[in-house]
Amino acid sequence: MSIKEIVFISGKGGTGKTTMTSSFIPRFENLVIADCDVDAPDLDILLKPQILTTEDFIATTKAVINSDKCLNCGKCISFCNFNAIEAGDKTPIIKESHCEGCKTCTLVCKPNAIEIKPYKTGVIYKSTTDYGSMIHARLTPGEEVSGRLVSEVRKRAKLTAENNNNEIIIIDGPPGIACNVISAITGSSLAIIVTEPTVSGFHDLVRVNDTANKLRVKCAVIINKFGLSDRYTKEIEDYCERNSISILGKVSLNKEILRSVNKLEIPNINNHDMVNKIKEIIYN
Ligand SMILES: Nc1ncnc2c1ncn2[C@@H]1O[C@H](COP(=O)(O)OP(=O)(O)OP(=O)(O)O)[C@@H](O)[C@H]1O
Ligand code: SF4
Repeated sequence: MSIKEIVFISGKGGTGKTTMTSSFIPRFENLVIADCDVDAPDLDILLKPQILTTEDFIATTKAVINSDKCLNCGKCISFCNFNAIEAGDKTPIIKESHCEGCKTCTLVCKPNAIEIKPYKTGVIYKSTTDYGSMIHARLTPGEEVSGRLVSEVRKRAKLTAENNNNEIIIIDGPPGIACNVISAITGSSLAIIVTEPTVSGFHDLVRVNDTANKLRVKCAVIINKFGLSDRYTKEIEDYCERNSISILGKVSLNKEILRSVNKLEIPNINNHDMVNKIKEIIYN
């Protein structure tokens, strides 16, 4: 049987995507968990994983100046198209956030004082939890290549599932509709859009569903924080009906959920019907 990947996304941040993801994890068996919200991962706060391995994620290269060889002639400064090198007392200084690793500076440096070296942009963890193996990662603050890190997390989650004969991968996706979301949902069995009945919740539901449609990924919706607005609940319901999107269920805005999350515990949401609907979708 092929491995099914279920990814939770939201478009808008703060709709309760991670809270919902966590509440479904204990309802499935034989699973691997992947946290693809690598810019701001917080599923680990609720799952309390025990880290087994930590690995640097190298996605780019940067210039490094060898001070023993550098003559401080300044040629590299004027040739850098990205303004990534500025004058310094003993050698020029590479501004890592600007350097694209293009190698131009290495070509103009007579004493070969510049080397292009691999640069760490994040960390990937393999962990164990009460519910199964977990692959998670953390992007170095300020780095912009989270799509590749997301792909790496998914690749490793799939490999883990294949090695352990796991049937399901539950993915906490990133918010937004940028490349990291595309990396998180491409080729998945089902994208569950966790929305909320607000103007921005509805707006982003449409945007993220459009993105998933372009990638031919099937979507279903959970209306979280139900009770916030009748008007936007109706807008979401009408939109889902028009676009043949299954609404798995509604979860009310309630203090019990907030209390559990504040105690760093997975909230106990009555989502058994939703689980049955998910299984129906992914296995048919
Ligand atoms: N149904 C609910 N009732 C009350 N509070 C809720 C509910 N769902 C989520 N919350 C609270 O809303 C906040 C945001 O939830 P959560 O972190 O799951 O959102 P998110 O969509 O994953 O955010 P991000 O975009 O940052 O990843 C949390 O404090 C959570 O406890
Ligand atoms: S071109 Fe080479 S020698 Fe000249 S300043 Fe740059 S690194 Fe130093």
